[in-house]
Amino acid sequence: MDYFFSCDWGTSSFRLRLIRASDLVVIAETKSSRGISDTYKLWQQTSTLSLRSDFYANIVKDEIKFLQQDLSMPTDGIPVLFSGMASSTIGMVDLPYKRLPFNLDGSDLKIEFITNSAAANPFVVISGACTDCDVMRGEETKIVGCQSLLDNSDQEQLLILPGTHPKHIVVKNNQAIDFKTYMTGEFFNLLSVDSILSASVAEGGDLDDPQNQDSFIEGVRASRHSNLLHASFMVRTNQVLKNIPPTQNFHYLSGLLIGTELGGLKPDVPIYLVGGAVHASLYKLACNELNLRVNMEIDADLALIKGQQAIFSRLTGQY
Ligand SMILES: Nc1ncnc2c1ncn2[C@@H]1O[C@H](COP(=O)(O)OP(=O)(O)OP(=O)(O)O)[C@@H](O)[C@H]1O
Ligand SMILES: O=C(O)C(=O)C[C@@H](O)[C@H](O)CO
Repeated sequence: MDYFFSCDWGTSSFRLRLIRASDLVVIAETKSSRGISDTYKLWQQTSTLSLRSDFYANIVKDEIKFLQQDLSMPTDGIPVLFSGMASSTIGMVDLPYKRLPFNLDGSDLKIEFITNSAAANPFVVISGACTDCDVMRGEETKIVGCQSLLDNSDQEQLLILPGTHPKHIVVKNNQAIDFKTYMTGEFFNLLSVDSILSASVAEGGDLDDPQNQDSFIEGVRASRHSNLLHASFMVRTNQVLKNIPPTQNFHYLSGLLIGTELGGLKPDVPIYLVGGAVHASLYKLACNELNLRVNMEIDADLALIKGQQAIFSRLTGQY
C-alpha cells in the first residue's frame, strides 16, 4: 500500500490528507471546523440515534467522500491514521495514554486498530501521552516526526508546539521526558470572541505592519511586568481611552498571551519551534523579545505526516 490518509482531528478542527507514503507528497487535503469539541456536542444532541464511534466514523467517511470527488484514484482499503483528540474522552474511542518517557522513534506509543465492517478504510488510532499531571494527544506524533532533526544527546532540548493548547516538551537522549500544556490559543479565542474584549479587537491585520508588530511586542513586554488579569483589560482601555484600532489591539492581546506562556523559560535551552506559518512568526517575535534562542523551525504539518508514517511503518513493515 503506497498511500495512507493522515487525519489530524484536533479540539477545534478536522484535517484529512491523502499522502503518498514513498515521498510524503500530499495528494489531496481537506480541512473543516468539525473539531472534536463540536463533534462531541453534536453527538450528545443526537446520542439516542447512534453509537459514539459510529457517529464519528460517519463524519470521517463523509470527509473521505468529499476528497474522493476530485481524485482519479480509488481510495477503498487505504488506512486512515488518526492523531489528536480522536482518541480522547470526547473522541471517537477513548484510549489510554502512554506514560512518559516515550521513545522518539514512536516504538512505545499505544496504537489501536478499529475494525468497522461498514467502513471501506481501516482505522488506526494513535493514542496520546501523559505525565502525572498533564496530557497530550496529537503532539506526540509530531514529536516522532521531528526525531531526525533533533540532537540525539543528553543535552535537553525544548520543543514548543503552538496551537489551541500549546505544549512545551522536553526531549533528551532520544526520549520525550517531560512537558507542560498552556491554554494560550483557547484563552485567545475565549477573550477575543466571547469576552467584553471582543468589541475592542478585530482579526485581519498583518503582523508585518509595523504598528501591529509594535502592539504585539507591547503585549509581550506587558506580560513580563504586569499581571495578566490586569494587562488583558488594557485591550479595552486602549480602545476606549487611547483610540487604538481593534486590529492593533488583536496583536497586543496575542503578544500578551504568548509572552505569558513563554515567560520563565530558561534562555540556555535550545528551542525547536514546531508550528504553522502564522504561529511561527508570532512565537519567533516573542522569543526574540524575551531573549530566547530559537534553534530551528519545523513545519508542524510535515512533522505530523512524518510521525504517522514512522509509527505506521513500524507496525506494518510497509513504506
Ligand atoms: N494571533 C494569535 N495569537 C494567539 N493565538 C492565536 C492567534 N491566532 C490564532 N490563535 C489560536 O490558535 C489556535 C488555532 O491554531 P491551530 O489550528 O494551529 O491549533 P491546533 O492546536 O492545531 O487546533 P486544534 O484545536 O484543532 O487542535 C486557536 O486556539 C486560536 O485561538
Ligand atoms: O488528552 C486530552 O484530553 C487533551 O485535552 C489533550 C489536548 O491538550 C491536546 O494535546 C491538544 O489540544
